[in-house]
Amino acid sequence: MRLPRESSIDQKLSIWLHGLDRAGLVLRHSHGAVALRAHERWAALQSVADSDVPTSALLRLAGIIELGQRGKLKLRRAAAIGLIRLTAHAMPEDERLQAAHARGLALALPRRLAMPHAVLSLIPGALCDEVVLQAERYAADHGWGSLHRRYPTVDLPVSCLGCGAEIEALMREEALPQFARLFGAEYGPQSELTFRDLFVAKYDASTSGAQTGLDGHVDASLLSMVVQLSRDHDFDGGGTFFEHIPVLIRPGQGGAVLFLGKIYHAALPITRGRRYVLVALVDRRVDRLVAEGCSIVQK
Ligand SMILES: O=C(O)CCC(=O)C(=O)O
Ligand SMILES: [Fe+2]
Repeated sequence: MRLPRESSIDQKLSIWLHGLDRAGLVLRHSHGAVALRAHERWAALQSVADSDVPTSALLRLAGIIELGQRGKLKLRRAAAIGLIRLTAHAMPEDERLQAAHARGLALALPRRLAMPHAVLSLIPGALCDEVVLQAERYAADHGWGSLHRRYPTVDLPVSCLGCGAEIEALMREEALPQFARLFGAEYGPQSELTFRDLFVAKYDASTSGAQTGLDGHVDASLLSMVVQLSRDHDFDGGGTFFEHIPVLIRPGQGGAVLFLGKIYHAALPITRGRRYVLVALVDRRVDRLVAEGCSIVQK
C-alpha cells in the first residue's frame, strides 16, 4: 500500500501515531480500511522527516507526551519516538519542545535501559546516620548550598564532610560496580566511570517554605543514583518517581535507585519530617575529558 501523495503532514502524523488515520484519509487495501503494519507507519513518519517539519507538528507530539499518565502509554511512546526522530538533525530552541523531548526519552528507550533498578543496603545504616549528622553540623556553620543545576536541590557536596572521603571510597567500591553490572554493555566497564557530582540533598516538610520535592527532570549525567540516607519512619511521602513506568521507589535507609541520567524522574514531595538522600551523578571518563576540552587521540 502506498500513501496518497497529497496526504498532509498532519495526516501522516496521524498514521504514525494511530495506525489508522483520524484526519479523514481513507487507507484501503483491496479488502477495505485496515490497521497499518509497522513498516507502513514508519514510512509515514519517515516521509514527515524528509519534509520541512513545521513546529505545529512537533508541538502536537509534545502535547501527547505532556499528557503523562493521563495519556495512553502506546500513544505517548509513539509520540516520543516521533519527536526524537523528527528532531534528530536539529534540536529546536523552543523550551517546551526540549522539555518534551527530554521527557520522551524514557518512553522511547528500550525497556532494559529505561528501567530504574533498586539496590538494597548499599550503605550501612549507621554510616547513613553519620552523613546526615555531619551534613547538618556543617550546614549549621556554613549553611546549605545548592549545586547550580536547572532543577536545584538544597544540598552539600560530600567533600565538605569529615566522612566525605570514606563515602566517596565506599561509593567507588559499591556503586560503580552496580552501574557497570547493569549498564556496562552500553556505558563501559567500571574503570571508565567517574563521579561528576556526589552530594547530600535535603527535603524538609517541617520548615515552612523549605523544599519538599523536586519536579520532573533529567540529570546532566550519563548515570544517576539516589541513596536514601534517612530512616523510613523519619518522613512520609517522598521517593523517586518514574512516570513512564510508572513506579515510585523508596528503597529504605541505605538502599538506592540507579537509572540512566536521561530518564525523566522526580522526587515526590514529602508531607512530614525530613528526607535526606545521597545523589551520585556519574559520567564516563572519556566523555568528561572531551567536555573539559581535551582532544582524544586514538592510537
Ligand atoms: O530525591 C530524589 O529522589 C531525586 C533527586 C534527583 O533527582 C536529583 O537530585 O537530581
Ligand atoms: Fe535527578
